[in-house]
Amino acid sequence: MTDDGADPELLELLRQSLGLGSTGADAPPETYVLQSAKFIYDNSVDVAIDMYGTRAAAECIWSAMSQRGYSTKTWSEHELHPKTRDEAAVNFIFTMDLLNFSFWSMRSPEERFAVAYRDKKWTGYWSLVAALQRAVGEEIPICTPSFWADSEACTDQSLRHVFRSATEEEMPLLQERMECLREAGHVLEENFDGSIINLVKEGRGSAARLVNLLAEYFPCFRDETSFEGRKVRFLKRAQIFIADLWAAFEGKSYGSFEDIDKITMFADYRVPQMLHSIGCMSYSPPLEGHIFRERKLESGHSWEIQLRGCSIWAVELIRREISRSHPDAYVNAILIDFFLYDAMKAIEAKKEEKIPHHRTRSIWY
Ligand SMILES: Nc1nc2c(c(CN[C@H]3C=C[C@H](O)[C@@H]3O)cn2[C@@H]2O[C@H](COP(=O)(O)O)[C@@H](O)[C@H]2O)c(=O)[nH]1
Repeated sequence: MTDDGADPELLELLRQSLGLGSTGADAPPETYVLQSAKFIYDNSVDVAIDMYGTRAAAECIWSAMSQRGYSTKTWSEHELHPKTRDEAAVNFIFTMDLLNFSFWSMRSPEERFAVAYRDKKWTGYWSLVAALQRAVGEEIPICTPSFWADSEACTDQSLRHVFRSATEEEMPLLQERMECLREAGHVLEENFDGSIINLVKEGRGSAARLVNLLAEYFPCFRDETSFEGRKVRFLKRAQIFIADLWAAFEGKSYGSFEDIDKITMFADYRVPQMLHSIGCMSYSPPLEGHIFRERKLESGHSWEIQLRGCSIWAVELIRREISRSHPDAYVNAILIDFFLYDAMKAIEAKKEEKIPHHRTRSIWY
């Protein structure tokens, strides 16, 4: 969708028929995620963005980010994130974002799925990172595509060991995670000589091109659906993969992307919760009731699509507001998103959540 909502395929056809030529193989392409978000926002009736709340939040966020010195460096400061800037880090980040979805649990904090690593029990997103770090420490080739594609070596049993829990609850969607690994292993073997580095290089320094490559070649990254009769794209894990590379490598080497600012907020279940808590988004009474009662929300439901699309658009409005009120500021949707996610996790740790996050079970986020 372009800003006016035109369909990209139609636009390309028009360009060619008018002899305007296509956008050209070398021009950085569009992912159409932001256009999708605008279309969803324009057609949402159960989720609204509060302009005053967004303006106020922008000022608070910018002020807090400035005081904290929030930057790409913050990414590597996390205890479990890779500290090296080499191919092993690229492989780790790809594996992590291949599986970076759906950690929430209906169990109590004590009973929910957790990974024991470095004398701590890790939950949520960090349970995944801890499981991968633990496997690397046990010299299991968990970040190696040829292992994923080797049905003899990469058995269900071996993967259950990697993702073993410190509680009675097993990792959510464990079977789907195994399928994602095996699918990715075969796709990489068949199209990129089994190399994640080759895949990244195919992006030729464009974030959008690499996002589109992931969506094109890997069904498990193809996070898109239809809303009000139109195709809409979120591409959350494809985008966060690029963002994690950019942050981990501080914009250099494998993290260097000329169009990194085309990456949007990552439509997950944490940041919408934060956007509502800080007054940027509000919900219709039926949707708000559904969320407060912690009812499941089916993947692809209109409410779910509105939550995801409006979250992306709300972060875009926050970004624009910061740029307007602080012209010298360098900020993009990635840093705002990372900041909001970390802030939400801090609130959760203090058990001060104002509203639950929505409960959708899917491999998309
Ligand atoms: N939008 C957005 N979604 C994010 C993250 C991250 C972690 N990113 C790290 C990298 C840099 C940052 O500083 C973070 O430290 C995970 N998620 C998503 O949240 C959900 C997990 O939630 P919970 O179960 O509570 O841990 C799940 O859908 C997961 O995919 C983020 O940053 N942004």
